[in-house]
This record gives sequence, structure tokens and C-alpha cells, in this order.
Amino acid sequence: MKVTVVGAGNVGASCADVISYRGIASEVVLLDIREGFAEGKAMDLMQCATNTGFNTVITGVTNDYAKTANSDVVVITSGIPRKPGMTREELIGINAGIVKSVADNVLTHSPNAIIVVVSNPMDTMTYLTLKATGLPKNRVIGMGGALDSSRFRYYLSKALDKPSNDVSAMVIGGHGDTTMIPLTRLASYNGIPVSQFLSEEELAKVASATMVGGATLTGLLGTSAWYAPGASVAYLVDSILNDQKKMIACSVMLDGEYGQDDICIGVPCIIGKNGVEQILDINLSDSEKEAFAKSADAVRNMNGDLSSILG
Ligand SMILES: NC(=O)c1ccc[n+]([C@@H]2O[C@H](COP(=O)([O-])OP(=O)(O)OC[C@H]3O[C@@H](n4cnc5c(N)ncnc54)[C@H](O)[C@@H]3O)[C@@H](O)[C@H]2O)c1
Ligand SMILES: O=C(O)C[C@H](O)C(=O)O
Repeated sequence: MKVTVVGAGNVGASCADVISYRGIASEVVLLDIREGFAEGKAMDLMQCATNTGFNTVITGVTNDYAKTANSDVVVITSGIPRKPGMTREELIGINAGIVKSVADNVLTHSPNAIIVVVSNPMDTMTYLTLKATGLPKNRVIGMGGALDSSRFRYYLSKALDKPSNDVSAMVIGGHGDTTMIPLTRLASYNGIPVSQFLSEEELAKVASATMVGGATLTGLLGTSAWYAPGASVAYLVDSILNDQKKMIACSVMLDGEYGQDDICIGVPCIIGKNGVEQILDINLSDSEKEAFAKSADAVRNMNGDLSSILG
């Protein structure tokens, strides 16, 4: 199985690292526009093989899309990350042009690939990729919910003082500081609602920390995060390539689900070899429905900024 990762920067390289280390794909091509950069990242990663014991072949190329031919999955991480104090939405001006040209190029050589969109603002870039390429909606998946949900589980585990793997929780809605919706009501500690262990005030703090999880890391690191983003992409790619049919919150095109149309936004999906195999239209409470509608309004508003690029 072949995966192309466009953008060999922090997230792209971290994702290639996890994919190879965990043996998720037999072949990974890293592609970057910066001369020699992807080649260097691939060489460095391949020199881990004997110590960590993986067999994946990682190749790096400078803008040579022919080398990405016949990829099963293409991950788009190319573009700029935010700096402290910025929102993800401020990246649209530069990243929209990059994502559109990359999507066109990869499809020329891998017409059957499933595309995973990572570049920010991710929901808007996912919508752009779908509209610009005309691909069926099961083949374009925005990655954000997997990361936000893992951050939610992390903050819950800290509040509970228990391991995050014993915590089950999901974030839906937009992948933005004010648009994501941690589903606190449905979060559990080994099947027991977390509300049995944490007060409303503690749960509200966890939800707020989750929503600004990316901004917190950007403030600490000077650029946005990459280890958890890379691992989250690899988790999603694993479910596609190995047809695991995991339920993962992904940004996908809605067609009536959650009362929304013509928008890519995070909802629980079954992810398998065909990409998005099912969208789970779960019952939300009135306040969750209200939050989802508000989140969708904000995401839809950003899509309006694509009119010049989509024509
Ligand atoms: N969806 C998410 O959950 C999530 C998580 C983390 C980061 N991100 C986003 O992912 C993107 C990448 O973040 P990063 O930290 O890896 O940034 P980075 O700067 O480390 O890497 C980006 C890479 O893209 C390359 N690039 C730029 N234009 C290109 C083009 N036209 N073709 C090929 N490569 C090109 C750059 O040379 C660079 O190496 C950002 O937009 C960031 O906001 C999203
Ligand atoms: O925070 C960012 O800008 C990057 C990414 O979307 C994240 O959540 O880590």
C-alpha cells in the first residue's frame, strides 16, 4: 500500500514517521516544494529503520508528482502553520492556493486515491478540495476531529488522574478555537459517564482547554503542534488502508445530516477502504444542536472566502 504525504514539514514528517514505525503502509512518498528537503527528511527517517525495526520504504521528492503515482492515500499537509496569536482561519489566503494546486497535481498521477486534508483552516481546505476536484464525497476526508478528540481525552485524563486510554470521548464541529464541540455529555471513563467523577465546573474547564488546545501548543512552541497531529493522521490512514472501519470524527461533506448541506465539518464517521463509509447522525441534546448550528454557520462563512479561487 502506497501513501503520499505532500508537505515534508513538521506534520508531514511526523505522520510518515508513525506510518512507517507502525508498519501501516509498505511505501511512503514525501513530497515538498523546498529543494532537497523531502529527500533529507526521508533519508533521516529511513536511518531509523534498523533501530526501530520497520520495513516501510520512505522516499523523498522535490515537487516530482510522477513519483507519487498510484498512491492509495494522499495526505495534504502543505502550507503554512499559524504563529502564536493567530487563528487557523488567517491562513486561508496562502493555503487555499497551495492546497488546490496540490490536489490537482496528485490526482493527475493517482486518480483513485483517497485524499486526507490536514492544511488549515482544515474544514475550509477540505471543502475546497472536494469542490475543486469534483471527487465523490467519500474520497475527501478532513483530519481534525481525531486530533481534537485525543486532546479532549488527554485533558479529561488529567482531570480524572487516570490513563487517557481508559477515557472515551469525541469532539465534533469545526476544527477552530471557537467552533469545536467537545461532547462532554457522552464522554466516559471505561463506560461510566465522566460526570460521575468530575463537577460541571471541572468539565467546563476541560472543554475550554480542549478547544484552545492547538493555540496553547502554538504559544508554547512558536509554531503549531506536530507529534499528535502526525499520529492522528496515521491513525486515520491506518483505518483506510487496513479497512478497520473505525469510528473517527472527520470533516466530511454533509448532505442533510445534522440538518446541514453543502458544508465540510467534523462529525462521527466510519472510515474504511472506501474512505468515508458512513456518517453517523447521532442524537444531540438541544444545546449540542445549537452549538453545532453555530459552528456550521462560522465554517460556512469561511467557505464564502473561497469564491475567488473556486470561480
Ligand atoms: N488539521 C489539523 O489537525 C492540523 C494539525 C497540525 C497542523 N495543521 C496544518 O498543517 C499545515 C502544515 O503544518 P506544519 O507544522 O507541518 O508546517 P511546516 O511549515 O512545518 O510544513 C509545511 C511544509 O509544506 C511545504 N509546502 C509549502 N507549499 C508547498 C507546495 N506547494 N507543495 C509542496 N509542499 C509545500 C513547505 O515547504 C513545508 O515544508 C499547516 O497549515 C497547519 O496549520 C493542521
Ligand atoms: O493549532 C493549529 O494551528 C494546528 C492544528 O490545527 C492543531 O490543532 O494543532
